[in-house]
Amino acid sequence: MDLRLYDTLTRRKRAFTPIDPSNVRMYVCGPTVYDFAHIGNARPVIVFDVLFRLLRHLYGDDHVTYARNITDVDDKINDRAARDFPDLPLNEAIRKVTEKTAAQFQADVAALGCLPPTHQPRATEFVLPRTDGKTDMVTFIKQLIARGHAYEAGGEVLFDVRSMPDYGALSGRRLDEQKAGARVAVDAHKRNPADFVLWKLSSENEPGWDSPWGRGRPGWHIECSAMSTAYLGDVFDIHGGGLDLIFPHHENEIAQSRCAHGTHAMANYWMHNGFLQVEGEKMSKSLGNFVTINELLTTEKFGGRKWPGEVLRLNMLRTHYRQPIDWTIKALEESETILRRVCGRIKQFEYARRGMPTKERSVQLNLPPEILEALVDDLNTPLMLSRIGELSYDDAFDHALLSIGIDVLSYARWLRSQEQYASSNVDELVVARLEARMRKDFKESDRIRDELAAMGVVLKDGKDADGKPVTTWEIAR
Ligand SMILES: Nc1ncnc2c1ncn2[C@@H]1O[C@H](COP(=O)(O)OP(=O)(O)OP(=O)(O)O)[C@@H](O)[C@H]1O
Ligand SMILES: [Zn+2]
Repeated sequence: MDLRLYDTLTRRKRAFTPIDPSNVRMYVCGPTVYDFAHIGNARPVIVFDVLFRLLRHLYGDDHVTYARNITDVDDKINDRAARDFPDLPLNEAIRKVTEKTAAQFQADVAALGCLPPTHQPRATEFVLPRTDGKTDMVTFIKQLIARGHAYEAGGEVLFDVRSMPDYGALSGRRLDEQKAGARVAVDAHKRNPADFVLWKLSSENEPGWDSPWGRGRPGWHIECSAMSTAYLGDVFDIHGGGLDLIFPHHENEIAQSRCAHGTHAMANYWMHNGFLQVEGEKMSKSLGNFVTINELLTTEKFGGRKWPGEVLRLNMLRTHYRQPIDWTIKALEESETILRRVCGRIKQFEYARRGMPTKERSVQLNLPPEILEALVDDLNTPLMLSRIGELSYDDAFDHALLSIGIDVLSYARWLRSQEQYASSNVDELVVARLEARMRKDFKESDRIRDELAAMGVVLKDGKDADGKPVTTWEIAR
């Protein structure tokens, strides 16, 4: 089945042909690690995890390389380090901030059911030439200067946008339309107002590395060009990120990589997810309208309760990745109901399978064509979900959901967590409720029933052969 992806650069949906099907290569811009990631930041992580899983399904698990960087050099990090650890030397303070934040990010996105990428390089490890010879930023910048695409001025090394005739193709901004002083600050030392920083000098209390241009630090865009080259080569298949990265970040990555390598492309498909919004506005740290992934998972800040990672993930995938999503409590509640209903059915089928002869049980279950068809059409997850809803309660339905190999909706994780509470907590609560009923404490027995209902557990009261009351339970469908 042919994969088709919307490409921002050519502005159309195109059939996907990898450069090398035995090694399909994808790069996605990762987090700047100075603070908790908000749920808007989780959108590209989830969307490109779906694509990673799909590519692994289509080309084989060992034939996809996915690199996502960690930006651990940035002025926001320096400010945070100075604020949070004023008594430590700056380098140590920076290390504390970035290590803690990066670990938190990994834990948060794992709870959202995302696989770790193949490589997660940290920018600070790619500033200076490396012993393993992988591409680094200083060598990259030297190459740009040598090829006549960059120059040193005013304590900076700048990329010369005029040296690239088709600069601006991704965002559709032509250089002659970019008025000086409009959005780009005009610095006297720049040949063109749109020239951007590759390297800048650091003061004593800023992090810095010794380079041919003095002790300084890299600009943001250069790190992605260097690290994508290091792991994926000069030209690779897919490059992704959120819409806000198209300009200037991705535009400038393209300029750097193509000019350093002398190629016609940096990546063959450019994919961008739409914004996650709150009341029609982009969720963003600067606007202060954000809720972190961690708050949703572990606190009652949003809607007065915690939300399982699988519910957050499903909620994200109910909207097509290029459309805006409004993040609301109501949508999360609906997503939880959908997840419960579907997983209740898978669970029943799983129990039935346990009773099957081993031979039948081990039959490889494939993703049904109607599900795969939706996914390969530019990751149409809403269509996939509506098709899952339409499948009748028969083997086809169960096969669809048991295709854990791809597990776009993180069912496997959800079911595992359900199994865990099923074996311990639920049985205890059921017994406690029965005891409360026996002593006619109906207030308590109702309370426990409601608690179980909130966990998606439905009770059935009956009598055993001797006429004694018994309660059985199942996961709500
Ligand atoms: N509201 C959002 N919806 C979807 N994607 C987003 C949103 N906000 C950020 N992203 C994406 O998250 C990734 C990390 O971005 P970045 O680290 O620049 O975020 P940020 O600086 O924290 O954003 P902001 O300051 O605007 O909140 C990028 O791919 C970016 O496009
Ligand atoms: Zn990037």
